[in-house]
Amino acid sequence: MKRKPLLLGIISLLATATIHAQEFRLQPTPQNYTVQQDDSISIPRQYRLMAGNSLNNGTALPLLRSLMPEEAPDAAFRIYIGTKGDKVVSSYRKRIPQKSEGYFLKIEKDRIIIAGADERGTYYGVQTLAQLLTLDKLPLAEVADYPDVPYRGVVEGFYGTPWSQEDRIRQLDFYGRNKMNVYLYGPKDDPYHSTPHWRKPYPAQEAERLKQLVDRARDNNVIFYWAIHPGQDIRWNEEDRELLLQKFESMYQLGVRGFAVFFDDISGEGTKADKQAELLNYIDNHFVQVKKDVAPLVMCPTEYNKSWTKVEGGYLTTLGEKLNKDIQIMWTGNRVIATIDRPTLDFINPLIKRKAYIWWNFPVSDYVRDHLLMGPVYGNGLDIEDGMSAFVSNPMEHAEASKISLYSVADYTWNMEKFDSDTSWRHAIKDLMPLHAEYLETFAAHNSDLGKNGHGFRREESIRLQPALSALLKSYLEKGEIDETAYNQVDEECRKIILSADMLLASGNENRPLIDEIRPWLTQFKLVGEYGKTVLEMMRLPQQEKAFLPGHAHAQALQTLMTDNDARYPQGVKSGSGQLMPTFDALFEASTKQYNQRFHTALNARAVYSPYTLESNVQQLALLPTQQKGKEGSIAPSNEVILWQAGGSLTLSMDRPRVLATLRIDLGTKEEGYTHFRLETSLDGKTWRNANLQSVWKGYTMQKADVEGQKVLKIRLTNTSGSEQKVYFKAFRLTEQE
Ligand SMILES: CC1=[NH+][C@H]2[C@@H](O1)O[C@H](CO)[C@@H](O)[C@@H]2O
Repeated sequence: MKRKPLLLGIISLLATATIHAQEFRLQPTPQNYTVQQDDSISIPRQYRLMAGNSLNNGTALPLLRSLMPEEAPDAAFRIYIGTKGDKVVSSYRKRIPQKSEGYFLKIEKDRIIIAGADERGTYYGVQTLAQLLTLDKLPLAEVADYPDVPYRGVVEGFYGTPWSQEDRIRQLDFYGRNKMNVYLYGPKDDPYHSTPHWRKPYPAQEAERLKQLVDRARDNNVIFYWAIHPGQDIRWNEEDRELLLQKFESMYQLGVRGFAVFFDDISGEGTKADKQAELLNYIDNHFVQVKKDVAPLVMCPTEYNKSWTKVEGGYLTTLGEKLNKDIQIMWTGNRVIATIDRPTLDFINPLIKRKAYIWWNFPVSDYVRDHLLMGPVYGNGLDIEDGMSAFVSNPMEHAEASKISLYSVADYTWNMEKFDSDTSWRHAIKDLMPLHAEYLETFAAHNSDLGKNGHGFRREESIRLQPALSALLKSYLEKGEIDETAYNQVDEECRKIILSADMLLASGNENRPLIDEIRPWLTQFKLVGEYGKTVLEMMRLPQQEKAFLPGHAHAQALQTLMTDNDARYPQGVKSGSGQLMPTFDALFEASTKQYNQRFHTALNARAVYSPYTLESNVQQLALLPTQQKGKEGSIAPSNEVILWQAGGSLTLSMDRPRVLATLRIDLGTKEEGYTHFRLETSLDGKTWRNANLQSVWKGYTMQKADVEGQKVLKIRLTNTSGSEQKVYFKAFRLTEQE
């Protein structure tokens, strides 16, 4: 019957609207928000606008008009909008929070009032109204709101593929909606941001694209900071100083009104604090202060975290004493990757003599590129808003996927004490894919931990399923029994995993950019679900000589499929690595061992296997994971400057003697840098023989060792220079002979 689909359509619309109304929350959580429960008004079709002059060339009015298009001078319903001091909102002056970017919003029967402490505050009031307008009726609400942290947003400061133009446009709109007011452009792999071309202006096409971003940032009331990363090859002379200022001037001509200088991850001359301070003060005095319409200068220090700081060395105190007071100093916390708490700030603020500008290295994944970090934002103090001048997040190279965390960073930095990590995480997911939220939540819940990594930073994963996973494993390993309740929970979750992967892969245009980013992980996630189901079936069959075999073979096939990743992701693709895979692998091994004992067979009982083990007394190398793909083996690279102490060494051990074909090492240093190191191999771990290193090709920092055809059990690299060496750890890769 024709009418049925229409009826169904209306019902589903009403259902969605009802769910929306029930689940509705303002984002970020307002400081004060009251609603008259028993009353609301229909959204007016027409309205008469009474606007303060201060808004004439701002972005609050264009946004308001885009929300409520029908302006009519004789309309009964009125909207009063202005900034403190505008006559049009003078009678509400006392209701406006006396805080930067604060606003007062009130919805009455016949009018709406939006009064900001400043232009951006008024704009935020309109953003809040925009959210209320998504309800089918406008509540009679009153909002008095302001941000806890002055500067809130994102630093695109990661290694790897920089975000695309479309990524950045979507990001800037997202910041506007979520009341983030800062975007720092500083992608490490942009050659015009960093060495070698930081001195050169952008080519015309890139310049035009940056100008578009600057304009889009303005539309969203976001301060666009352009950062420069000159430290690796800067010379402390007038020529380089002028070239840097000319570059800033060229960016100013594109409309940039915020500037930053990053001195992170460099070594050599550029790391000197007094030289850095002299340059930054010069830029402040001769550029920032002269222009008058430029935000305070931001700098990232070389010693940007506590684990790399020797206070007595004086680097930070030199900056604290010498840098002009309005220059902001960034800080990542007690380690490169760390959550921020009161002790963190009590350490750094006195040294730099100002409130730290937090650079939070989450959800950045450039050191664990095989993982997605889709979990909740948690672990930062909820009582530290007064201890920082800013809190900006360094995200993943996957722009859309990063929005789960960024939504919560916006929530956390706007209203810290009311921040609830789990609620915010669930709403972030709904915001990203409202129609597929339950599937995206299943995916995100099991793709949050980083796996073993050089920074030792870990996250919770599969939280709700953990009790069932450990109960199932414990009863099976200790008593050879199946805990039926746990078994059924895990089985049901595997079904949901497979379903979620398929529903997201087939989700069409709801958020195609997101699905394009995470597709390899969705494919992997489905394999994890199938592997789990297969292993669960195996658990019931280790006493059945025939029936066990197909499951075992299928599980091995799935293991192979999970390691043969997409060639575009040479670092691999990991999913469910925190809880699901370790449990499924352990159950695979246990059931296969049971079978082998019962039937005196030798089925392969090893699920995952890495033949390589890394040991090192160099702190920044000790936790690096090793990888094996076929005949290739490697130690994961690091992006940082490694402080390699005299006599420090790194040893890669094999499970058994293996014949090498090639070994390549890249410490990011030229020829003479390698003279400080000795490379050795050993067949028994007792007697060692030198392996010479030579350049792979002229001028490149990669070296190859003459180990072809050598059977080795261990490879060792030692700093024999007698003093600390600062190098990078860009590559340590071997291949075995067929
Ligand atoms: C301040 C800082 N600089 C580096 C460092 O933190 O680690 C981040 C995570 O690897 C990396 O993305 C960033 O470029």
